[in-house]
Amino acid sequence: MGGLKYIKVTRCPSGMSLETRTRIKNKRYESGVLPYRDMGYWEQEYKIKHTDILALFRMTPQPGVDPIEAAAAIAGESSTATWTVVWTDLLTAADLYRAKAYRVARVPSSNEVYFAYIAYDIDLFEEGSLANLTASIIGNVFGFKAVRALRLEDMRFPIAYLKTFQGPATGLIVERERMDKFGRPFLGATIKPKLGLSGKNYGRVVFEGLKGGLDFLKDDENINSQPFMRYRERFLFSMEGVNHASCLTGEVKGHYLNVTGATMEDLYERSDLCYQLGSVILMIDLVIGYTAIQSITQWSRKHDMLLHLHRAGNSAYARQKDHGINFRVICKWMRMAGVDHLHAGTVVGKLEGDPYMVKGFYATLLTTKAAANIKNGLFFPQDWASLRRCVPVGSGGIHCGQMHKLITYLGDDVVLQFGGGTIGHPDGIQAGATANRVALESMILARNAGHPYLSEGNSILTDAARWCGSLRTALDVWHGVSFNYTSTDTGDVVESETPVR
Ligand SMILES: O=C(O)[C@H](O)COP(=O)(O)O
Ligand SMILES: [Mg+2]
Repeated sequence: MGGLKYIKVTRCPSGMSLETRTRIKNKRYESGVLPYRDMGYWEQEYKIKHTDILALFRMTPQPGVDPIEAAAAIAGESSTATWTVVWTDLLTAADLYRAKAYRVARVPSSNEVYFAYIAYDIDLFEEGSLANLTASIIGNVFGFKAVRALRLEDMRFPIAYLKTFQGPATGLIVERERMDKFGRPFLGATIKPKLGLSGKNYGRVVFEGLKGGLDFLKDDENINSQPFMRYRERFLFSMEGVNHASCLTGEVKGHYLNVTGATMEDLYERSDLCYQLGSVILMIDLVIGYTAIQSITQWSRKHDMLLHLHRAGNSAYARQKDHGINFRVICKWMRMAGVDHLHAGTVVGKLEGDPYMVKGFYATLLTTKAAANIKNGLFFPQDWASLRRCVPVGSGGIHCGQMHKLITYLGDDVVLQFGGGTIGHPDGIQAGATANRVALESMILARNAGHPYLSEGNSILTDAARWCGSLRTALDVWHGVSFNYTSTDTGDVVESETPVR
């Protein structure tokens, strides 16, 4: 990617003169319809306050709609405005509460898509509530007729606001201490088939995977309490597998028990059983919604349990470039909500994941202070205000033959999860788990000894396989498997600055 330049967004050169501003101020409270920009939702000279919440939208105005008016409309509809001037504005601190679009820039290589930067006063939002934040930021505004498509690309949260969220209760460092795993990625596997196993057979998969060398086994995102295996059976047999494998290996092990259910009462009942059975970790799916997630993060903190979040559902709105919510924003919200694990991409596996974008997601979950980095999609710097680090999870179509690439792209602070890549091993589940553990430890050993492990990855694995039949078989079966497709969600590359006008 060397030599390519990334967008440096500039302030729009047009804006309100003092004279226009005074005229608007006088006109502002006349009854009737005014363009949003004239209602005060566009303020080119706006001085960002360190307590402001900032949002960056990628917007496609309808043909003929002025991009600045569209940006002002987004600011208006996501804060205080409606389509006409209302006299009750006079009864509020409207100047303060109006969100301000302060910058609009054309997206590189497009004549119709723009970035709109908007600042929101902190008092527009209830403390510690994602439901309240999101009802504004991704609310009605996404259905606004004047805008053909809209995507929330990034947000910056001030320390004052972040301090009203709990963040991960356990976080990376304490998870390593509790699990007693250091200096390497955690290793896990998703049980397959996703649906249909009995409790007893399910528990056997948990046992074999953990006994073979994994740290975690995991429920899949769509297993809850179906007729073929109610949740109690799954939890009981899974925990039997965990305890048995821990005794035999002398290692701390876990299985993410998915407590997702139809109601909060179900979630609490299932979480209570996890706790009573002595599980170190439980799991929820993103589809349960922000309020339910925040409730379970509080429950997990109270019960000293790790909380794993599967991002099931995110690609329905996060993947397409022009409309929806960028996954980096979901990463921010979930770190604030306080989950300890979040699926964040593998680069090489079967699911969407441009390397630069995935790097940005991992940085969002793991840094204490992130600098802006357009290449990785981080439009704003973000100080995380001591919120603990959320462990990214790399899962979806990965196998041990990719170990050198996984470590290169994802680093050490990650859970690497191989579902098919454990349970599909021709010699069985234990053999699949052992192959992954040996591949991982050989690669870390080679890296720590100073070998260029990315370029020598295949030979490092082949050497290790001389002493490990399980790894040899796994490499023979999967070495040719790769998922090389063009990414949908990529960064914005430009040759030069592109101000609006
Ligand atoms: O939930 C997941 O991450 C996937 O189901 C993982 O399964 P795979 O490793 O077999 O792709
Ligand atoms: Mg899955």
